[in-house]
Amino acid sequence: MRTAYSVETVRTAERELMARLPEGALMQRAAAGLAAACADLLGRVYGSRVVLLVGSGDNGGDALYAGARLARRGAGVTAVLLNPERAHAGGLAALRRAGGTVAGAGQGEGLVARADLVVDGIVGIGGKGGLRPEAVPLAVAAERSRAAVVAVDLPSGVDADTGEVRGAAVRADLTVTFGTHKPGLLIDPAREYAGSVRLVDIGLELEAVPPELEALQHADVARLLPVPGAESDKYRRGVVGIAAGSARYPGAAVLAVSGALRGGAGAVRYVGPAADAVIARFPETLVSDQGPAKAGRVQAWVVGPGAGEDAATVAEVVAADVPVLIDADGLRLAEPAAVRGRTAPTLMTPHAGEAAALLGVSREEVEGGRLAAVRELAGRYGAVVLLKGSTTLVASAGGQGAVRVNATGTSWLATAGSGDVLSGLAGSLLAAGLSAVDAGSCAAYLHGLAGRLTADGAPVGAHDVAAGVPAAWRDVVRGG
Ligand SMILES: NC(=O)C1=CN([C@@H]2O[C@H](COP(=O)(O)OP(=O)(O)OC[C@H]3O[C@@H](n4cnc5c(N)ncnc54)[C@H](OP(=O)(O)O)[C@@H]3O)[C@@H](O)[C@H]2O)[C@@H](O)CC1
Ligand SMILES: Nc1ncnc2c1ncn2[C@@H]1O[C@H](COP(=O)(O)OP(=O)(O)O)[C@@H](O)[C@H]1O
Ligand SMILES: [K+]
Repeated sequence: MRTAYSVETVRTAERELMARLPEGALMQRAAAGLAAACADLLGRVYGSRVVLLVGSGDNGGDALYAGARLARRGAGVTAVLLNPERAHAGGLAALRRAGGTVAGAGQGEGLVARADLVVDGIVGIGGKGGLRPEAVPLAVAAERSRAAVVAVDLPSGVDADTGEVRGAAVRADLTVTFGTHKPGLLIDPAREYAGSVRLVDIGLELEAVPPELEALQHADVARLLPVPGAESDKYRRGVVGIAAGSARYPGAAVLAVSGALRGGAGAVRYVGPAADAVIARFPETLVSDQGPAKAGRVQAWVVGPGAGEDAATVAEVVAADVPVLIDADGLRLAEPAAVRGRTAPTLMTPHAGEAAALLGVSREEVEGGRLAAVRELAGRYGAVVLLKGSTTLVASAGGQGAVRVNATGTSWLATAGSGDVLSGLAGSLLAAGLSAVDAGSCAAYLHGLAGRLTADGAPVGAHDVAAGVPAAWRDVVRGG
């Protein structure tokens, strides 16, 4: 499991560790890891042109000490100081001793344009608000330059705790982060600014503290996925009910069933007006001409994909005493009080637009502040909420505790109907006995990986993603 901790938690752990170590030791650990990462990226350090963008805090100190290490290995290192009086004094002295030079912010853009490597030490976890105006031209120049850009701890200008980006921020190829991932490094839009992320262990002890974010890895998902035992039969494996589709959107039913058939349940039961289309594509589906309450026993329901205006079916499913996944039209049609009143687990799976409608805010607001939005929805509905999009987040019922973040996806998944596949897949895992948080986060993991493996750099349709789930599952259980 990969974890990310809030700035407040990092600061506390940092204070405890610093009290036990000689002064400056932590910064030296950070700078050593940063310099090693820069050297790896450069390939040849000797003779390379390195420009350090140095703000007024310890983030700039890290950059200066790392710059000194690179200068000792023969790089030509210039520090651009945004605030010369307040630049880290020890770091500046070390850089000068190693033969590095110093320039004012006015020369920064030209230097950046000619650099091989730019090290962004403008601001780290001490940052407040977006990048300040004096730093913006440097961020723009770094983006235009052919130089590789390495961010120190975080890309300057992004919010460490939320992943929000207000205005300009540095776009890095690599972020070297210290002690632990910060939430912003795993959540879009900030994640996109971070490039790839390298974690440097500086000895922070965080195991006893609850993280802000958790990201499942292959081994975690492999442990959670259901495997039929010798005595299993289709009913013991779990039956998932799909109440989806309408005369107008029969395809949503077919796609939700296609996901459900690959999710580990022993049988898929379908209720709704698209039975003919479902059977034509998937003859193994158990179809019923009754409503959900009379369709036969299931261990979990999925309701909503392509449901149109069928509020009665949504209400019937919401009233069921088994785990229920509510998606798409179902999110709009479900009575909030009925959802809050449920005692069996509920998993809601909105995309940003649907989440915005439920919260009464704009889509941009949800996309800009995903973590707050998913927690708020989970709190309001007392349900597990999976917020889809470029980074998928899963919050526990009530919105407290660690939020799961999924990073396996690819933007090729932004294709009509891929959300329907996800809802079937997650519903099937619910029916197989996973908790709503595990079902949602494992489904997002498999769905993202299936999208990545199937697309492999080319466009795919939602049905391709469903067909790719078994390969993703095998990849996960075989350890990648
Ligand atoms: N945690 C750890 O264990 C370790 C942490 N380490 C390192 O320390 C870093 C944290 O250092 P930090 O606390 O000095 O804060 P930092 O990020 O440099 O920023 C504060 C300065 O930036 C300024 N500033 C603020 N907002 C700004 C903006 N939007 N745009 C521009 N400037 C802005 C602000 O100015 P002021 O508000 O005072 O005018 C202040 O001077 C951390 O990220 C890591 O790199 C490692 O060395 C070792 C282990
Ligand atoms: N840019 C992206 N990067 C990664 N995954 C994405 C991206 N855009 C969408 N997805 C994923 O694709 C799926 C789209 O679901 P949804 O928006 O409900 O589409 P639809 O309603 O057409 O089925 C979700 O699983 C979502 O997380
Ligand atoms: K930085």
